[in-house]
Amino acid sequence: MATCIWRRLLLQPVKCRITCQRIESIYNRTHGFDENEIKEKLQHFSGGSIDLSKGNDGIGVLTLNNSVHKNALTGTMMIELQDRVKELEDWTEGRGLVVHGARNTFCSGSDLKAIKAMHGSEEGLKICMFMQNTLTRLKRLPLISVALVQGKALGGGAELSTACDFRLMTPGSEICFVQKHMGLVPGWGGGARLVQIVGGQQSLKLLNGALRMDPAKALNAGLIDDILPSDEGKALEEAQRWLSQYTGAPVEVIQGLKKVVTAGRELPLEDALKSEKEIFGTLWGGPANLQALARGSKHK
Ligand SMILES: CCCC(=O)SCCNC(=O)CCNC(=O)[C@H](O)C(C)(C)COP(=O)(O)OP(=O)(O)OC[C@H]1O[C@@H](n2cnc3c(N)ncnc32)[C@H](O)[C@@H]1OP(=O)(O)O
Repeated sequence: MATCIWRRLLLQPVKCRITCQRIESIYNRTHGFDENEIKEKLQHFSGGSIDLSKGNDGIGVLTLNNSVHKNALTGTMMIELQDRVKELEDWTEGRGLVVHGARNTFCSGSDLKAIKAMHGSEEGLKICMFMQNTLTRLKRLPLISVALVQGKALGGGAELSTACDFRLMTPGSEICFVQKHMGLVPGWGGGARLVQIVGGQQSLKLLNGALRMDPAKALNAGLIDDILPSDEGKALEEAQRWLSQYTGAPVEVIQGLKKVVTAGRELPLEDALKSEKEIFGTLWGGPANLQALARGSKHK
């Protein structure tokens, strides 16, 4: 009985988060995690930017911009990434998002300068918590996200790609979890997400072998969803076109569908079912539903 009450209490915030779109972080002060303290440290590792453009069509483009360092994530970029994700959480018109890197490459992971400077200190663990918070919120956004991998996605860059709903690669690109070569394991939640995407067996191969996944291998392993024809210039346009097959419906329907999937991904079955019912209730008899009924559409 007591276990049951605890279970309900523990699950309540997660369910509410998914249904009501109120996003909470995995780690907070109750876990001894002081976000402001780590942000202050991250400020010392500056450079690059994370840019967001939000289209009138409800499709956003998030660009990692640190091309001189192959779009490595500096401390200030980590902070900006969190700010942009918060902005996207508040974007009521958002249906889709393409995450990509500037200048034909995705992301070479964490800034090695920062890793070296914080080597051996507790700060590495705090960055891990900060990035898990941000990437979990990215994955839970009530819109359909796709990582466009051009060039390399290495280490933390490969982990970032798993925080999107879909992954696309262009010819000549590569995804590689190089963490083992750094004497590490994934720390930004990429290990757990990888298992959800490709399963345990494939994850062991990808992580323990630090396999270099070219587009064909990645598609075969189920790591990515498609290979785009262009490697430069046109790839972003192609990714947006690819995404449009999953974003073409009234915004409340697209967001509702994503929330149903997030609940299914994250909650035990009974709680996911209850969450689905609540989301269904927000659409039943709503404008999109009434218009569809008035059209009398057939699904031949
Ligand atoms: C939990 C987080 C785990 C992590 O993310 S650990 C980091 C994992 N990533 C890495 O180890 C990437 C190391 N870099 C590389 O392997 C290569 O630079 C890479 C990405 C294959 C590109 O090779 P090339 O095309 O030959 O270019 P390059 O080596 O001359 O690099 C151009 C400039 O970019 C720099 N760079 C690349 N990756 C970086 C990084 N992660 N942090 C900081 N700087 C980085 C590189 O040092 C070089 O700068 P510079 O021209 O020498 O000043």
